[in-house]
Amino acid sequence: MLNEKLPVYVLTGFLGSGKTTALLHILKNCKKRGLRPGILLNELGSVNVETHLFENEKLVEVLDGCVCCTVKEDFKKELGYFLKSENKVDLLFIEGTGVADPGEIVDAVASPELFDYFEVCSVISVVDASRYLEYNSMFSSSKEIRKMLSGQIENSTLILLNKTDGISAPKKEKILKKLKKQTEGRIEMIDTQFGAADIDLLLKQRMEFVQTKQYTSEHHTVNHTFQAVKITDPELLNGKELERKLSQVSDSLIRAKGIITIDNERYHFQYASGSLSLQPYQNNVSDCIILIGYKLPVDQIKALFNRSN
Ligand SMILES: Nc1nc2c(ncn2[C@@H]2O[C@H](COP(=O)(O)OP(=O)(O)OP(=O)(O)O)[C@@H](O)[C@H]2O)c(=O)[nH]1
Repeated sequence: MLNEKLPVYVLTGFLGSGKTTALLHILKNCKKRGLRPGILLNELGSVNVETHLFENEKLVEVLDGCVCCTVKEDFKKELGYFLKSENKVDLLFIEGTGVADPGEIVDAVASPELFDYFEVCSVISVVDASRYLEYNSMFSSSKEIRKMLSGQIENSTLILLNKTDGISAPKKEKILKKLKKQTEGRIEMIDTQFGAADIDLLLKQRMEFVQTKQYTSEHHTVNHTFQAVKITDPELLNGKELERKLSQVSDSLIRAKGIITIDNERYHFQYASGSLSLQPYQNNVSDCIILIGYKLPVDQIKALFNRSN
């Protein structure tokens, strides 16, 4: 199943940082390699004024809200477009709005309904070098905007320090130092002008969706620091047991969700910011547990959630 998943790349970054410019560069280079790209564009407004830039592309637009929050369900539905045989693409690029939290986009792609069909390979964060320091001081008093800006950087797997054409070398060094500190040196950074980075670096797989099934003897070698791990047909657990098990991997766990059955009743569970909530569930997705995190201990997770008999 893993090989059949559609590779997904998420482009994130603040308003005007150069996401569309970087995407156009990527599309041009994908085509040179004979790859068929798909594009999902998200816009806050009800009209996208940039659609013309993507003429003749397999394009889906999600308008009037952010896929990371208000139009998350529309987004999941629209992704279905790329699963139809007539719309087949080799890889998919999702450009979030300038205020989107990419962690939430990854989270939506890693939902129980979509996990088997899509795999986020990388979250590319485009940072506007010409405005980075100014934005940090301009928004220093707004906790909400600061959180959004840091989420766009810290929830990425590759940073493009873009618009470096307009800044001095010492300013660029200062920004790189700050970004390195902010990301604890764990995210690769490339400095770019008009998003023109090496295509191999842009398409490198930096995140992995791992699937683990009970009774499997297959061993996954996990090379990627960010992963989503899906446990199909997990051990039967009640809410308290689930919470206890999740807390055992809380150091590396950012998010968990899934479908579980307790006393013959089915529930959709959500685990975020360390707390668990359960909602009755009536659709037909099979029981599963999905964990998203940083350097997840996959073997420990398998031992915790797979059925032992
Ligand atoms: N000088 C300079 N301008 C750039 C660079 N990259 C992009 N731009 C320009 O910056 C403007 C905004 O670029 P976009 O690619 O539309 O930015 P975006 O992040 O998609 O914008 P939103 O979707 O509105 O958030 C455009 O006029 C680009 O031509 C760069 O490296 N240097």
